[in-house]
Amino acid sequence: MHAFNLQPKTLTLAERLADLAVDALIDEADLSPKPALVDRRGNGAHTDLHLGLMHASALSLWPAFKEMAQAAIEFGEVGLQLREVLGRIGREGEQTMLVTTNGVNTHRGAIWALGLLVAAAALEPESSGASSVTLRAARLALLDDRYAPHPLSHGAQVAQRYGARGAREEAQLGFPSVLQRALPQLKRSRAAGHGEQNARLDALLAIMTQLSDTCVLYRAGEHGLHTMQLGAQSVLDAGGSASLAGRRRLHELDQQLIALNASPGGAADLLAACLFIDRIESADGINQGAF
Ligand SMILES: CC(C)(COP(=O)(O)OP(=O)(O)OC[C@H]1O[C@@H](n2cnc3c(N)ncnc32)[C@H](O[C@H]2O[C@H](COP(=O)(O)OP(=O)(O)OP(=O)(O)O)[C@@H](O)[C@H]2O)[C@@H]1O)[C@@H](O)C(=O)NCCC(=O)NCCS
Ligand SMILES: Nc1ncnc2[nH]cnc12
Repeated sequence: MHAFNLQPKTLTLAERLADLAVDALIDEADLSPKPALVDRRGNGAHTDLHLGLMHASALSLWPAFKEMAQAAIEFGEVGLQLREVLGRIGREGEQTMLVTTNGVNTHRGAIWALGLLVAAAALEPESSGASSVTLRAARLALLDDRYAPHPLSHGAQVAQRYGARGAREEAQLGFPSVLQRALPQLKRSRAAGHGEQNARLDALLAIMTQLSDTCVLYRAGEHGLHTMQLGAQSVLDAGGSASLAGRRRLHELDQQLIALNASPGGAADLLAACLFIDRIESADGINQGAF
């Protein structure tokens, strides 16, 4: 009999998916230099956020992601009952996040996007391709949670003011920013030998070129949104974040967005969603426990 059991613990599917979701959030937070966002260099356009808080917030969400995956495994199919259980767990996760951060909204959009994707991946682990997982997540997002409160959130306010589509619609449409922009850009930049960090920055920029980011709209209006979209496109046109010209444009964009107080928090959440999907897609299948 040994005092310590040195055998590696076999994780359940729900635990592995929760690990991957938290890893994606931490990788997103650490990625630097991100325009106007919290990263290893500093707080971007934020006065109430810092990297340690982003990490603490990400870690606090592990039980919620595990519970969402577990619920999906137990229900076994997309349906209103599962949707409403996910809504309850998501709202409880938001409360845990707020307790951890002392009331600062670090990851509301990420709980939504990753929560749906974790559940979608858990529903059919043998079908973990990006388009299958995002389609199942979209089917969940399209169901109307009868218990969802309808607060006048920042997203709801800019929807009223600008007619903007936000986090809900992004999920209901099957995460087009991830499927059509971030993942292809991530793969292109990797294939061009740009290095993993630059490839991830390019994926974030690809999201920013077209996203109607309700954080940016709320903080900096349509001018802020256009500055974000055009600036991100100009970095990619200049050769992306691995090129010297692209880096210069990225630095300018960072300065411009900070001056406008425009933080692309929605784009950051979708980068985390992209990294999560990239991991489950590239593993040898979720069931094999290859990650
Ligand atoms: C359906 C919900 C997503 C609610 O959506 P709604 O638009 O009504 O709510 P918001 O509170 O505005 O949250 C949406 C968050 O989503 C991110 N986001 C923004 N634009 C997009 C987009 N186009 N596509 C995808 N995601 C997007 C964004 O999150 C990030 O920004 C947060 C900081 O934002 P904000 O609160 O505006 O904070 P600041 O400007 O910094 O505030 P001040 O300093 O000025 O005070 C940050 O947390 C990032 O995460 C938006 O904030 C959904 O949340 C919902 O219904 N949840 C209930 C639970 C549930 O049903 N879950 C289902 C299972 S998972
Ligand atoms: N890195 C980051 N900085 C600011 N807001 C965020 N929301 C999600 N990730 C973020």
